[in-house]
Amino acid sequence: MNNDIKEVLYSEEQIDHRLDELAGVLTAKYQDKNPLVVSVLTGAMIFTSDMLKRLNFKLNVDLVDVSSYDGADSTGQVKLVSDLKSDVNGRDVIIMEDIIDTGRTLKYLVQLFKDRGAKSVVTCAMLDKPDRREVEIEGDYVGFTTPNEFLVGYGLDYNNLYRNLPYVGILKRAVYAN
Ligand SMILES: O=P(O)(O)OC[C@H]1O[C@H](OP(=O)(O)OP(=O)(O)O)[C@H](O)[C@@H]1O
Ligand code: HPA
Repeated sequence: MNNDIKEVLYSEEQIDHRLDELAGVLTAKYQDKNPLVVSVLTGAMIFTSDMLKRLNFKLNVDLVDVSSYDGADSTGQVKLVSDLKSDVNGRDVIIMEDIIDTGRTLKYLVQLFKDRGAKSVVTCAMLDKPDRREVEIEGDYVGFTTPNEFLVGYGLDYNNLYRNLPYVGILKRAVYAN
């Protein structure tokens, strides 16, 4: 385990198992549809690619890059860094997120895609940290409900580090508190 990690919260095996379950539910729901799967960069990259291999229905993929954190702190401002290539008008959209924390990122994206005329927008998040919620939004499909700790690994970062850890871990407070 990386020295900066206090505890492994979800192991590779636990994540694999939960992704099988989540993908099964989505596959049943979207069997006769052709949704656009939108991955929210950068954090959701690993979750999305691991889920995509398990989703057994016709789909398209696109990427959106939004950012709102400075280190471990939410700036409160969601910035659209890079937009989709696709038109979401009339489409069923599945947003893939790594984590719902304050909820601002997901709320912003759901509203953006609805404003652009999406037929439906659902959210699929690997992690949900409900104790930190600041705006009203719920994940439609959630992998794990987490404690109120700063998490890294499996795509999640602190200052763009630790994304490559194969598990989700709790970052030692000493690393980010000063
Ligand atoms: O619910 P919220 O408080 O909005 O937090 C969740 C968002 O924060 C992180 O992204 P970040 O802005 O750090 O960008 P990144 O994905 O590039 O790391 C994470 O990947 C989510 O997208
Ligand atoms: O716990 C977290 N870890 C990494 N990035 C995040 N963005 C929101 N919450 C988190």
